[in-house]
Amino acid sequence: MAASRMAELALLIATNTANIDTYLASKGLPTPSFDASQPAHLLNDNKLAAARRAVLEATDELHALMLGPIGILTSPSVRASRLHLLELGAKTDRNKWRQHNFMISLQAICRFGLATGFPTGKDQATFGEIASSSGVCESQLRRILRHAMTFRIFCEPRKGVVAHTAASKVLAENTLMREWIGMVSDEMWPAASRSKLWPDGLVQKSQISRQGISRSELQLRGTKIHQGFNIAHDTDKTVFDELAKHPEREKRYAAAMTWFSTGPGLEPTHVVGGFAWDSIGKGTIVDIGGSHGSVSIALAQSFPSVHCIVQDQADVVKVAQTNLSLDLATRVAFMEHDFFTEQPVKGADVYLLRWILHDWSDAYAIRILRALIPALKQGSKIVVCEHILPEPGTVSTYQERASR
Ligand SMILES: C[S@@+](CC[C@H](N)C(=O)[O-])C[C@H]1O[C@@H](n2cnc3c(N)ncnc32)[C@H](O)[C@@H]1O
Repeated sequence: MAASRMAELALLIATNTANIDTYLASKGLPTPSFDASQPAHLLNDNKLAAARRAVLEATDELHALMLGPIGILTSPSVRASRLHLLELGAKTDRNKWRQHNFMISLQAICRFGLATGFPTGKDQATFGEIASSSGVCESQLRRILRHAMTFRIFCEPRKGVVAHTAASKVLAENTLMREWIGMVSDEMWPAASRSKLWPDGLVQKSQISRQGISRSELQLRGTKIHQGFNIAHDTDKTVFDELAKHPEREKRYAAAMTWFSTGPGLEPTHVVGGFAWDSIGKGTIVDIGGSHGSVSIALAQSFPSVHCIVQDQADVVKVAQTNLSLDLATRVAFMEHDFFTEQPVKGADVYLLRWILHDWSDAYAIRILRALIPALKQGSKIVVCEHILPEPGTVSTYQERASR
C-alpha cells in the first residue's frame, strides 16, 4: 500500500530533522531550543537551508491536515505559522513581515460571497466567472483567491480555473460558519489589530506617547470606553450597543455565536450535563444574554419540565422568536432585557450567564451581577459558565495559546 500523504510528511520531517541534527553536532553547535542562550542565527547556515525549508513546509502541511477544513478556517496559529516560511525566503526585513495581511483573503471571500460564487451546479469556475457573479474586479479577485490558496482555501487545478478544497467547500456549504468568519474578519480582527494596553481606568496624558496613541484616537477615546473595537469601528459605544445600531451586523453576530456553539467543547451539551437541572423540577431558568437561545433550547429538550426565558437585546430576541419550533414554544420564551438594569423575572430558580461576564471588565461584570440581587429568592442559583484559564505551564503551549 502506498504511503499516505501524512506518512510521507512525517518521514520528510524525520529525515530532514535528523540531517539538521547531524550537521549541528558535526560543527559542535547546540541543538535548537527556546532557551535564552540559543544563538539567534543558529539555523541560518546556507548548508541547512534546504533541510530547514523541507521541515517547515512539511510541518505546515501536516499541521493543516491535522486541523482539517474547519481548523484551517478558524485557526490563527496556521496563519501565524506562515510567518516562519516567509522568513526563510526573506531577502529584506520588509518581506519578513508581509503576513500581517493574513485575514484579508478570508475577509474578502466572506464579504463578497466568493465561496458561493461558482455558477449553479458547477464545482469549478474561472476567475472571470466568479468575478462576474460576485461583482469583484477580476484582477483583484485573482490575487485574493491565490492568496487564500496558500492557506489551502480553494485551489487552481488548471491555470485560471478555481476549484474547491475541503476548506472552501465548508465555507460554501455552511452559512453559519460563513457568518462566523465574516464576523471575525469584519468585527474582531480590526478591533484586535487596534487593541493596546491601556492603563487601568483612564489614560494619563503622560502615557500617551509611550503607548503610541495618535491624537485622533485620543479624541475618539476621550470617553470612558477605549477598546480596540471603538477605534477600529469609530464609535464610543460598547460592542453590543454598536451592533444594536446595525441590525444586519447584530444578526450576523448572533448567527456566529450559534456556529461557535457547535465547536468541540463548546456545545450546549456541556451546559446540559454540567449542572443538576432536574433538581429544579418545573422551575424557571433565566438565560441572560442567551442570544438565539441555543442553550435554552438544549435545556428544554433535555429536561421536559423546565421553563426557560431567554433574555437579550431587542433585535436579537425578535429574530430568535421567529425561529423557535412550535413544540418548544410553551417552555422557551424570549424577552427583551438589558442586563445592566434590574432583573424583571423575580424568583427564578436559576439565572444562567453563559459567556457573558467574559465580555466585560470587572466593573461592568459587577453591575450585571448586582442587577440580579433584587430578583433572587431564597435558594435561587446564579450559574456562570466560562472558560477557566489554565495555570501557566500546566497544559501544552499549543493549548494554552488558544486560551490566552
Ligand atoms: C458572547 S454572547 C453569548 C451568547 C449566549 N449566552 C451563548 O452562550 O451562546 C453575549 C450575548 O450578550 C448579549 N448582550 C450584550 N449586551 C447585552 C445587554 N446589555 N443586555 C442583554 N444582552 C446583552 C449579546 O447580544 C449576546 O447575545
